[in-house]
Amino acid sequence: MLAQEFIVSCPGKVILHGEHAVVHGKVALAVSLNLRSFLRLRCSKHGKVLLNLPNLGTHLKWEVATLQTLKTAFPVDAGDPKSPSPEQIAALKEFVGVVNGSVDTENLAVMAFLYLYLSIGAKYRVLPSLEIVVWSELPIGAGLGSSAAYNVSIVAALLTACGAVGFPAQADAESARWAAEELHLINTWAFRGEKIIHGNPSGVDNAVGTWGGALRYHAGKITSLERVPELRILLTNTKVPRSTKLLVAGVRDKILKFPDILNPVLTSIDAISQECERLLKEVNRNPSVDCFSVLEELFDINQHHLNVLGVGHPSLDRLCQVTASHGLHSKLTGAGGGGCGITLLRPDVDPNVVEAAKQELKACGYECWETCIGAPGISLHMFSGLKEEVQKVFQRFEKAEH
Ligand SMILES: Nc1ncnc2c1ncn2[C@@H]1O[C@H](COP(=O)(O)OP(=O)(O)OP(=O)(O)O)[C@@H](O)[C@H]1O
Ligand SMILES: C[C@@](O)(CCO)CC(=O)[O-]
Ligand SMILES: [Mg+2]
Repeated sequence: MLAQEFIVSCPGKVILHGEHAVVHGKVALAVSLNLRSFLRLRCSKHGKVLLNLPNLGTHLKWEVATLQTLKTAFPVDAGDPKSPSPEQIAALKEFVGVVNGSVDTENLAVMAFLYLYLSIGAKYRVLPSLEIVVWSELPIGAGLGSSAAYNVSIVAALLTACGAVGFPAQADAESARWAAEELHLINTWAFRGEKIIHGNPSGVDNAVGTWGGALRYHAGKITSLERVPELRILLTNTKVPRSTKLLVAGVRDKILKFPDILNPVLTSIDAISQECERLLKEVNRNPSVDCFSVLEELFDINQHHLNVLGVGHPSLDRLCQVTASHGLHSKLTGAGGGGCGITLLRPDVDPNVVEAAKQELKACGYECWETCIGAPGISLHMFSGLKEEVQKVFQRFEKAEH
């Protein structure tokens, strides 16, 4: 029997090397973050679907019967489409009221949810009546994989509610994970949701959200990096908003315009990822090897390359300059154009240096925090298994809802 209520959580990610190049078939190295998105699903009998997205201030309610009017675009015998079709996107845009032009943050989130609800519903022949709340600790649209955490959470919850994946047996523990083949199914559907939000995603973000840990991602092939040596990272959010979809499209246009100039840059980024992977393996084998000077240089070179691809931003230049003035090395992470940057911290870095850099970054109006990497991927929790601060957040929504 399915639980009537459960919570899933999914980590955000940091790309060490390979963002953008990975969309064009190059290697990326990415790690999960200790910041997560949480989704609470409640099954109900009221014949409605409620979608509550407190990070966006969005509260929506539909009759299941109203959603069924979209069934021409989501026929039950459609097989297993790999991508949202142009007809489905057009039907969803019309349904949420997008006329022409670009789709805003809220409509992207709603379209991704409806796409997944209707496609998974068509595939498993059930459109359940339910209430969903998605709340994230991650900054939204800042390069830390919030869209992937959103899509992976929705998919895991819907597939569990439909019975397409099992209810993890050890669900009474603090958290539980699905079996490998179920995670594969979750990842496959989440990638389709990412296509609604990103246009042309590589799949690296949803892979990290699903599997967690540290991954090498290359043309859809996911390999675990096993242990990553003590990597300390300072994350800085410039708070400059940007859209991954537009940045990815901009890079594609630039490559089409200047193939001979930009393809070698992608090849060089690929070599950086591979060199970084080699160094991380070497440190794993022999922790006394000092690879940090080279890792720092790789950060610097890649940041220059990303600027050449056109995904830099003055706020990121400032971040790099400030940290460099303290002897630290940074690069953007994710799609760039603002959003977040990462700064590599050597294991022996003087804490006063880190503190001074943080203060100066904060004085620029940025937010920064030290992170732990390698958190577990998509997990299922019962309410009592959630950390207290997250329980409180859900309790607050509950009060606001009534
Ligand atoms: N908690 C959430 N609630 C509602 N919508 C969300 C949430 N998290 C992400 N989204 C959706 O994802 C979009 C942001 O995705 P986008 O890919 O642009 O940024 P990102 O995933 O944070 O960064 P990157 O892809 O560079 O890692 C938002 O516009 C919104 O539609
Ligand atoms: C910019 C990009 O490479 C990473 C976004 O986190 C896009 C993608 O891989 O889908
Ligand atoms: Mg994203």
